[in-house]
Amino acid sequence: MTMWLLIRVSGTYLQRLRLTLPGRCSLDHSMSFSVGSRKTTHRSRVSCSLRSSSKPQPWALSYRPLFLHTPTCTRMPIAFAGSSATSRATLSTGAEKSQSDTGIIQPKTPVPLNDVKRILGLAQSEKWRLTAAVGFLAVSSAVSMSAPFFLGKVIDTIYNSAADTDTMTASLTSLCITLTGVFLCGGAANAARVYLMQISGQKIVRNLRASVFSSILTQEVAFFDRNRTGELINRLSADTAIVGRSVTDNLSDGLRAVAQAIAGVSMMFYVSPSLAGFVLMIVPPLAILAAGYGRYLRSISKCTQEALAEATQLAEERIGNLRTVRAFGKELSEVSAYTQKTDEVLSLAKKEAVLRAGFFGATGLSGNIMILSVLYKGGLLMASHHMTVGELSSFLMYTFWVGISIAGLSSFYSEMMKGFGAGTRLWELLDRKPEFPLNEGLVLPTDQIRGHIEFCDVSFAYPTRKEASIFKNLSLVVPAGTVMAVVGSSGSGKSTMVSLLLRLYDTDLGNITIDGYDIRDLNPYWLRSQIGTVSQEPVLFSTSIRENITYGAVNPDAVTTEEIYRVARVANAYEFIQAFPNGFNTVVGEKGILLSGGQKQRIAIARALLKNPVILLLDEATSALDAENESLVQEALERLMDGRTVVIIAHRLSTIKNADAVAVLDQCRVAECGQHLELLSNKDGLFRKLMEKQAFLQEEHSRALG
Ligand SMILES: Nc1ncnc2c1ncn2[C@@H]1O[C@H](COP(=O)(O)OP(=O)(O)OP(=O)(O)O)[C@@H](O)[C@H]1O
Repeated sequence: MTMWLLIRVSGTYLQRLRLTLPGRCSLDHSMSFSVGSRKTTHRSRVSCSLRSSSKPQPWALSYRPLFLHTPTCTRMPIAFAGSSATSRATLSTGAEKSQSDTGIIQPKTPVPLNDVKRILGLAQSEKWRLTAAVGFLAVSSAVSMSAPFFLGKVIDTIYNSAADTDTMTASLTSLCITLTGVFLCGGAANAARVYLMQISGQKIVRNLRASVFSSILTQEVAFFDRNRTGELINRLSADTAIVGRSVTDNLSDGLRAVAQAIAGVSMMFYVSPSLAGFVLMIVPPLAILAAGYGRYLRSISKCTQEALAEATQLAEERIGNLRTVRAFGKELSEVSAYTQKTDEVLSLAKKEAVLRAGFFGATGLSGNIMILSVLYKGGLLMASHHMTVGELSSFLMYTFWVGISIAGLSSFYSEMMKGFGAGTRLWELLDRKPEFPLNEGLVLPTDQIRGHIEFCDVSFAYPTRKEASIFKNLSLVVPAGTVMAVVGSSGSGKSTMVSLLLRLYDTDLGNITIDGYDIRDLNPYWLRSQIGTVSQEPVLFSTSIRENITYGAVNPDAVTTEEIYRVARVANAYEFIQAFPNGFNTVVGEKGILLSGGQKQRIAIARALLKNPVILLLDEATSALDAENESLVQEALERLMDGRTVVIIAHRLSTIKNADAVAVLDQCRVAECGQHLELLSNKDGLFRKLMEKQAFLQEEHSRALG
């Protein structure tokens, strides 16, 4: 018996472990679990013993993290193997399963030093602009920090020469003119810094997005079976923006805060060492508070991003399939499902709000206490003539500056922690190597390719469902230039054969060859360029018809208009395309929504014609069409099939009469293979049974229609 378990959440501090059992399943004895120490909990083992009297079903096991540390939100199917009614298993969570085992992106515990290096490494491409920005930052900070000193001088000038109006006016005027000039320089330097930082930030985000997008697109297809699209898109859009902001704005604000805090403290010691020593006693507790706050914020941020990704995934899927949602009248329930997901984000935001409120309340209070202390102690120093009124004013201003800088530092710290959280999610994606590279391997001279296909003893199970074999020792030969129809009941693996031939997945055992070459030795790009596909639901992109047709060409820009018209005519598409007001420039809408099924297919056929492949895979190409469309598409297909090796996957057995051979899939292998009539003549044969079943169903259908 094989059972499956879905692990929902694993976390560092386990608070609760809940197992939801399907009907008629019981727990053998109470479940035990052990959790390692703080550092090693990602290796923690959860053991349980289960008894099932029913068929295997997905069991949900959920952990609740005690607090917010490294909560990972992944689903991981775990197989229970056993032959009796009771199965025992030890489950490992988190990082113990390597990426190659599961393919699921497992969030790692961030290693701050590495993350710091990687995040800073992103700034490498913009080093000159950023260096200039740091230069301007130094100028503007120097101006800001000198201001209290000179303002103190102004106050002393006013105070000391109060009796002599002329002297005071002259001194005041010259001081104010000088200060205005200095402030102007500071303002200009600050503007330059902001501009340069913005430009660099956008460029870094652009580069990062390109790398992440490229990493996503080059992953093997099985990766997308395991990872959710919405989650990947969230990484591509939101996480890259957060990381980009960390390297530029946050870093520059942080540098400024550090520079100003150091300069401010130095100036405080310069103005009055005793007062400075007294005031700065408050800094260490503040720093400890800031460190703790930043740590918690990082955890919350990572959780928020994950919760947001789930909500995005749901929204994207439902909006993309709005017609289905509408047809079932599920708008309200979908809104409530989405709200539930965003509630998770909200509850995390509440935790963040509590943290922020506590932290900013504490820092505000500390700041005010600092000011009060300065006034109190400074007043005493003034009374004993150890300080002038200007010095006390300067000192107060520096105290403000230092307070603001420390507050800036803590928000810098929290933003950087957010950046590390987002960065960790990006590195996982960027570091992931696809199972096989897209552009390595043999490239054969095109004129030598004949298109002889062989499946030799192929065994295969989808990586996400390793327990369910799709093929076991399947063998099939499709001689070059012939048409092979593949039939079989639903779920027998017809489409899977196409996926294997395109090398979207690798076989577990056995091999597939084209002209004697194992497809694993061939360059995947090249291999796919030799294979054309037309499916029941051809995918068109939201661009013009012209671009959708030229998508099939290696170099779309080199395709001439005459060539496009030619393939459109052969595909019976020219007339209807020209009937649109914008002709070939008509934009077809998302997934080609503005076109009918038959029109989409004829465009897909034109695209395949332009590709001029040696091998053609037709997956249920005409099954969804009405009679008129079908004859147009069929005619176009026949022209496309001419002179190529063709594999047709067909449900309607009447459409494959002209195939050179028919292969019938059953129970993970080719049960029958031969010519149409030959297979029909075998009374006990599977093909004959399928034909009879289909004929019977058709008769029933016609009778029902009257
Ligand atoms: N990406 C996938 N991951 C896991 N299992 C899959 C995946 N795609 C298909 N399967 C499973 O593989 C089996 C064969 O599917 P396949 O689509 O090849 O069948 P088919 O013969 O083309 O079916 P139909 O005629 O209904 O289109 C099915 O049981 C299906 O559930």
